[in-house]
Amino acid sequence: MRIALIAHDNKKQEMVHFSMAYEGILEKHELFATGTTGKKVMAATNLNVTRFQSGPLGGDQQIGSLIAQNAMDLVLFFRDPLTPQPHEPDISALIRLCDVYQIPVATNVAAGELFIRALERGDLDWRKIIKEREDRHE
Ligand SMILES: O=C(CO)COP(=O)(O)O
Repeated sequence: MRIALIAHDNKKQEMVHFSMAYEGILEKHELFATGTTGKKVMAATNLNVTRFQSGPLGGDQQIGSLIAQNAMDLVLFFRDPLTPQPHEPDISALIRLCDVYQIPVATNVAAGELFIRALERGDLDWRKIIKEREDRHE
């Protein structure tokens, strides 16, 4: 599965701890991240992460573009709801695209933990089935 990791500055520590705690699960998947989040996750773990631009410089939009191409299966986006972000439109657009394409998106660490355990259990395997079906009909 292709997983996007994104965290606002006040949530980066949570993302780092999350990625350390679930490294054993995350390492089995293909990981993507916005610039600074990816850098911090890679510094704290042995995970390999494909990094995009930092969020305010377009990283959210780059991940949104992958969602629109059906190239992202899960988004873990630990948002800071208490700090205004200069790129708020990009953030809304990314979450909107998750809803358009029915991509599971966790906006806080508690939901992230549920999703990662569900992923490990195979609860998101329906994404593979849909992808295979779409590939056959292309
Ligand atoms: O701003 C972000 C998401 O909206 C995150 O970007 P960084 O990971 O580059 O800090």
